[in-house]
Amino acid sequence: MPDLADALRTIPDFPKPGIQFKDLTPVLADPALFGQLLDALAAPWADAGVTHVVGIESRGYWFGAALAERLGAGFLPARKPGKLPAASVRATYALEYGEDALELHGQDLPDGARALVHDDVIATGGTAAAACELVEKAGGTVVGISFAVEIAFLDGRSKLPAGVPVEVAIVV
Ligand SMILES: O=P(O)(O)OC[C@H]1O[C@H](OP(=O)(O)OP(=O)(O)O)[C@H](O)[C@@H]1O
Ligand SMILES: Nc1ncnc2[nH]cnc12
Repeated sequence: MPDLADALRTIPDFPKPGIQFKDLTPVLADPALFGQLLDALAAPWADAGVTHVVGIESRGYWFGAALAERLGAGFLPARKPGKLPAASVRATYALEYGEDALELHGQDLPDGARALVHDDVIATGGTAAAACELVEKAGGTVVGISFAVEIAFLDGRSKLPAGVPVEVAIVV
């Protein structure tokens, strides 16, 4: 079976000097690897009662919407500022290489929603922490956080809400 970790491509000095960029596009491009990664992402949450997956713009959409479908859950996009058309909740955060904000259509997260936050990569953890804040602001509960790749030395987990389960398919 092709190996997921081997398919991950590392691009040095992208998008800035000193960043080792973890590129998942080879996984997306290969149907067997794509399915293998979705299996790995979905398995830990099969019995978690997830009602909605919140995927983070933009690479969190690559696997997030498909993951939602596999879990029988809805999908909500957390978008960069000014992209969502309806009333939104907002959270700001710092990146490994910059600063940004995320917004969410809070009205689409019903009372009692059990949200799984998903992104492709956790680096410093600020992006995913902001997405968790969005879910809480919208009145939902974060029941888990899911990543395709964790860059372990950056210790992004320390920024995530305490006590919320985190599952990762590939740790580098
Ligand atoms: O853990 P952090 O240090 O917060 O970084 C992780 C985030 O950085 C990347 O997104 P980016 O902002 O580059 O946007 P993109 O998905 O549109 O490429 C990645 O897709 C995560 O969302
Ligand atoms: N090193 C990295 N590779 C891919 N995505 C990232 N997002 C933040 N840091 C990253």
